Amino acid sequence: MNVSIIGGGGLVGSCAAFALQAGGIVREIALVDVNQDLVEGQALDLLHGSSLTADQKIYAGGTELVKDSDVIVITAGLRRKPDESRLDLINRNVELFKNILADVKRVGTKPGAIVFVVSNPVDVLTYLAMKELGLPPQQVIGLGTVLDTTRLRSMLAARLDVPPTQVSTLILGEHGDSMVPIWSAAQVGGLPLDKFPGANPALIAEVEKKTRGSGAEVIKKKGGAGFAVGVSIADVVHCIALDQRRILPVSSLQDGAFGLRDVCISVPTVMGRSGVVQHLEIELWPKEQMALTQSGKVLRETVDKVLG
Ligand SMILES: NC(=O)C1=CN([C@@H]2O[C@H](COP(=O)(O)OP(=O)(O)OC[C@H]3O[C@@H](n4cnc5c(N)ncnc54)[C@H](O)[C@@H]3O)[C@@H](O)[C@H]2O)C=CC1
Ligand SMILES: CC(=O)C(=O)O
Repeated sequence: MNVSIIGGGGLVGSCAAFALQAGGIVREIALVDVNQDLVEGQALDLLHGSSLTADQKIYAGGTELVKDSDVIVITAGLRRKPDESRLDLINRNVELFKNILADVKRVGTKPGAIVFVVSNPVDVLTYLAMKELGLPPQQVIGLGTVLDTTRLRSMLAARLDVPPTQVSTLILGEHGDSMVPIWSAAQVGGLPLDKFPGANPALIAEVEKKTRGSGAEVIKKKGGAGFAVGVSIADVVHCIALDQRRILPVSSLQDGAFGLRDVCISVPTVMGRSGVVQHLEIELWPKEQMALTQSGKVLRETVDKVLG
């Protein structure tokens, strides 16, 4: 499995590369960035530790590297400011992103390669990538609400004082202001969250609020998210590499699940070596379904406004 990261010199790209190196599953990690010195420095820094990790090849170079990749991760782009929504970024990131897609198209991709968008606003840019690259929709995904979901699980675990891997909660919808926590399906160690000792509506509301604001909080305090998004990206890449068929809330083109159509948004998605294997639909609480419908509408309207 050969993975390239466009934007690999930046915070998100380099943290993803480090998580992939530590994971030891992928064989080659190629970093691509317009900032040559920075990306060469990141690749060197990773390479220097490689005798202590796994037998991987790690290197930097230009966009031509993506033609040999099984997964092309795109993290290139501008960061939002703390007071800016992810959708506000669209005006600043669309042109830059279109140029990257044109470069990828010019170089060409391997048959079956997966394009994995992380740059924000991720759902809109995933849709743009799917349209511009002309790849089958199952091969184009976005990180979607994978990061929001791990933030929610991790912070809930800390508040309940339980191991984070025992918390099973999910966020669907937009990676943005209209994200939808699915409390109807929340469990801790297989037990319903609402019956779990210590869990109560006030605590749940507090963790939800913190999760919604956590991207902005991290940007304010350290400039941008790195570690959590890095491990989130690696988790999705590993699921693809090992054809694990795990259910992940990645963003992808919808064709009817939860009533969502012609929009890239997060729903429970079975992911494997070929990309999206299946979207799974479950019955939600009516208020969750309404919020998910609204989230799809927000994204559809943005796509119409920006892409025409
Ligand atoms: N989907 C998600 O959950 C998350 C998405 N993000 C998004 O990821 C993106 C990157 O964030 P950071 O890494 O913090 O920013 P950064 O500024 O640290 O890195 C961006 C990198 O992209 C490079 N770049 C710019 N134009 C390029 C081009 N045409 N080709 C190749 N490389 C290019 C820059 O040189 C820079 O190294 C932002 O859009 C941010 O909003 C960040 C965190 C979470
Ligand atoms: C930047 C961003 O999207 C986040 O940290 O959630």
